[in-house]
Amino acid sequence: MSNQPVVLIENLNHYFGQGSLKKQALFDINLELRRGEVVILTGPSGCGKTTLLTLIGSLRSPQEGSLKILGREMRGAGKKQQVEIRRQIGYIFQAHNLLKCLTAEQNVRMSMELHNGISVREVKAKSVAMLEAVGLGNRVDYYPDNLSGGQKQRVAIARALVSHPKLVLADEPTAALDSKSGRDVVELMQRLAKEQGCTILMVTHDNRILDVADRIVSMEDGRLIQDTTAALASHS
Ligand SMILES: Nc1ncnc2c1ncn2[C@@H]1O[C@H](COP(=O)(O)OP(=O)(O)OP(=O)(O)O)[C@@H](O)[C@H]1O
Repeated sequence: MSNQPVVLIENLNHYFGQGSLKKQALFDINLELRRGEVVILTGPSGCGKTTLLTLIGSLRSPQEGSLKILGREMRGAGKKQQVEIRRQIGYIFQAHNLLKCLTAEQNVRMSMELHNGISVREVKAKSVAMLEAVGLGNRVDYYPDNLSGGQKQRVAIARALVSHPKLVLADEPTAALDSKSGRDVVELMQRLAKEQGCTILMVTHDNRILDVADRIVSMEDGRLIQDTTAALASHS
């Protein structure tokens, strides 16, 4: 069970539009993500990275081929199964998507209230502990407007990781940050992922952070063109 890949994609194709407007966005994707790996997905604008990320995140339905998340086939899965899988995934997006009317702690707590069986007090304690882990123990009661870009992104990381997901998907998590804050944010993600044993798949154009990855997967025109372990990449 523990050797089962977190994500297993086989011969995946994806199309947008219909009839004469139908356009293929992904071509024969094969990809396996293993437990605890930090994988960076890179490639030029429009090559299909976000499409692939949203398919893996169960935010759209696979049309052709096979996509298994945590051992479960998502092609043909119903809404209920999609929602169940989404609960096991942490999402971090470029625009952090914090709710302005909630404090840092409430934003983090919100993601956990979807899960049953824990008391409010427990949920609150976990949120505060997670904010401490991302270095925001002294900003727990701050509203997003009073936090810097890097701090907001760290709240988003705390929110994504607080329920210990097995998989974290991040779309350009450093895009809105200066290089120092961007670096801090990805190093933090990498450290927490290693501590929690979760897999991270991160889309980025930011060449300065490629070294945090265990593997770099490159896409072009809807196809995976390269899959390199970071150790090999640094020698090439
Ligand atoms: N909802 C949609 N309807 C039609 N075409 C789409 C849709 N979403 C994406 N596409 C097309 O699919 C292709 C892949 O887009 P995608 O957003 O996955 O690329 P990307 O690599 O994430 O780009 P970027 O780095 O600019 O975000 C593009 O040609 C895009 O125009």
